Amino acid sequence: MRTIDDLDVSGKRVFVRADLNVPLDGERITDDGRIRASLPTITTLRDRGARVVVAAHLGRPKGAPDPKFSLRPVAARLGELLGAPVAFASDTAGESARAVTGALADGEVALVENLRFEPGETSKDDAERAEFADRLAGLADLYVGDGFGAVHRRHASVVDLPQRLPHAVGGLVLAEIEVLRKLTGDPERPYAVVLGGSKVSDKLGVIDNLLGTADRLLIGGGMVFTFLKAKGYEVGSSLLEADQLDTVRGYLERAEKQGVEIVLPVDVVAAEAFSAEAPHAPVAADAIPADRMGLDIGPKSQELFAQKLADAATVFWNGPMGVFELEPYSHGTRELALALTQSAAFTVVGGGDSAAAVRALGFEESAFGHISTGGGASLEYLEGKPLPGIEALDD
Ligand SMILES: Nc1ncnc2c1ncn2[C@@H]1O[C@H](COP(=O)(O)OP(=O)(O)OP(=O)(O)O)[C@@H](O)[C@H]1O
Ligand SMILES: O=C(O)[C@H](O)COP(=O)(O)O
Repeated sequence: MRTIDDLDVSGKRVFVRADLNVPLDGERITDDGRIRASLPTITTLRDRGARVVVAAHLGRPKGAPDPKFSLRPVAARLGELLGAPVAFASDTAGESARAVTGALADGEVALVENLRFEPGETSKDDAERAEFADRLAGLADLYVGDGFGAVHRRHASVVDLPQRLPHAVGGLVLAEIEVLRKLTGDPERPYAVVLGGSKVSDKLGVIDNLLGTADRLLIGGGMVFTFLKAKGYEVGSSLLEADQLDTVRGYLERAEKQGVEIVLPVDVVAAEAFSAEAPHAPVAADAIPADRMGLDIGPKSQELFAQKLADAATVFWNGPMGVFELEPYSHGTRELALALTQSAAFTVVGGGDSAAAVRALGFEESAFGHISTGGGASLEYLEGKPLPGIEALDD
């Protein structure tokens, strides 16, 4: 793969596909980790006289502009961190984007609006993606793939655009792969993987492969309830992927046959509603009341998980153990992070919210082996799957 060093960028418009999918509270960025992680590539390009056109997605808007998911606050934060103005285009590849990117001088930076405001970005239809990629290609002369958190997505800006422009891999993607490579092949054992979060349907599939590599799988967060239901327990109004129950039963059987330990919570914090103020209490995992939803792993599970991680030599963790953004449901995630900082294992935390949680709960980044910007992307890398956004950069 070509790197930025192999490109002659001076005076050229360079399209940087970054992952700036940061958590927001209204217009306030609650964690800017992914913006910071994108700075080295942007700075290198600026220093070398490039006109930098940054593009990224935010959240999951439905292929049309939605002010809730505007990247405008990200442009402001990026400018602060760079110490230089960042011009913001109010569309992604339309009139504003053409004007703003066309007006860039050498060393200047622009950010275009959320890629997912255009239906072509995430379309499964090749022609629709191609049409959008053609318009994006009109904004730049060169392409740099640096959005590690999105390299597992077969999206127009990730896969189709680099086919249209001379391209290179960015430093963030290279750095992430270098660390994650240590977890593929033959990681030091016992190797434990902790899965949580809310993108359950996205991430259940990775378990198939993890059963062949990990010694222990700890399940927390929104993942839990599909497992509990598959074991025959009721889960109230908790997050559930009802159409995945058979798949999960299959995982439980295979895990037993293959000697992989699947560790499920023995208790969960069950609340009357998705709110910090709602009445809530720990209940046994097999006794979740019908009118309650599980929003965190309970105190006994926190102890159990810490115990199961104590002797691990390698740990990969993706997905918060609970709705950590609300204090009453943050304890599971905090205790898990604490257990990792106290273990002698090589620890990797991956994912936008997982990394944000660790920082929000006051842990030092240096207490972990590596904090990756990619959640789903890291998991798919660990599965050994070819990642579309990396293949697209490989000539
Ligand atoms: N029991 C639960 N019910 C509902 N949501 C939950 C539960 N537990 C955790 N979550 C939510 O999961 C979200 C994070 O999940 P997600 O899978 O996106 O993780 P991530 O680390 O951001 O990974 P990625 O980078 O792949 O997005 C958090 O916003 C948290 O509130
Ligand atoms: O948060 C992430 O994992 C990446 O930004 C990818 O987002 P997505 O899961 O919405 O594609």
